[in-house]
Amino acid sequence: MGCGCYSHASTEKDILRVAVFGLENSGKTSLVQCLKTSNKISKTFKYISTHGVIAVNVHLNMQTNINLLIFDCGGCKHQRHIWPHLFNNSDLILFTVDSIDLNCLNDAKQALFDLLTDENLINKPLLIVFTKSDKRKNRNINQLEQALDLFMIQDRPIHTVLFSSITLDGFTLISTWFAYFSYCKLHGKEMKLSINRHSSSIKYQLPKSLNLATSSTMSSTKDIIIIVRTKEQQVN
Ligand SMILES: Nc1nc2c(ncn2[C@@H]2O[C@H](COP(=O)(O)OP(=O)(O)OP(=O)(O)O)[C@@H](O)[C@H]2O)c(=O)[nH]1
Ligand SMILES: [Mg+2]
Repeated sequence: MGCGCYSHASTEKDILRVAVFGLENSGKTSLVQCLKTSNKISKTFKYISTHGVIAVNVHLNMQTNINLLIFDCGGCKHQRHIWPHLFNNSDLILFTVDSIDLNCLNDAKQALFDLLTDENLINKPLLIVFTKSDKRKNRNINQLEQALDLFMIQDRPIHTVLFSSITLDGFTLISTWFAYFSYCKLHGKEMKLSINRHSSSIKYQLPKSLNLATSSTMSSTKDIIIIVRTKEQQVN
C-alpha cells in the first residue's frame, strides 16, 4: 500500500500515517471527514457503512504543516479482517467508540483489546476517540474509560478524547495530538508522550518551535480508495 498520492509532502518522513479503527457506526468516517474539511458534518449526514479501506489525504495547517494519510477502515465484523493489513503501515492508531451506545461498549472493548495483542502495534501511540459527545452533554469520560478497562493497558501511551463531528468538540485536541507526533516523526524523535492520559489534563508538551495556533485550517488533496475484497467477494 504505497502513498505516492500525497502532493503536499515531499518525503515519507513528512507524512504521518494514521489508521482509524472502531466498531461499525462508531463515527470513523465522520471524524475523518471533519479532519479533511475542517468542518462539522451536517446533521443529515447519511450513514453509509465503509467497505474496505479509504485512504484520505489530510493537510493540517497549524502554523506548521501536518500531512496525514488517514486510513478509514470499515468497522463491521466481516470487514475487520482487513485491519491487520494496516498495522505495519501506520504510525498512529485512532480507535473510535460511540459514547452513547452503551450496549456496544463491551464489543468495543473486545475489539480494542484484540488489536492491542498484535505485536505489530506494540508501542504505536493510540488515541481513543469517544464520539457523538453532542448527544449527551457532560458525558463523563472517566466512566467511559473505566467501562473499557483502559487502566489495564500499561504498556503503551494511550490518550482519550471526547469528540463530536457535529460541534467539533475535541477537534483541537486531536489536531494537537497529530502535531506532536508529526514533529516526532519529522525530527526522528521517539513517539512517546509521558503525560497523564486523561483528556481533562492533556497538556501536550509541544516543542515551542511548533508555535501552535488554537484553531487550524485544512485543505485536502485527492483521496485514493483502496478496496480490499473479502474472500467471498473474490469468489463472486
Ligand atoms: N450526533 C452525532 N452523530 C454522529 C457523530 N459522528 C457520527 N455520527 C453519526 O453516526 C453514524 C455513523 O457514522 P460513520 O462515521 O459513518 O460511522 P463509521 O464508524 O464510519 O461506520 P462504518 O463505516 O460502518 O464502520 C452516521 O449516521 C453519523 O451521522 C457525532 O459526533 N454526533
Ligand atoms: Mg465508515
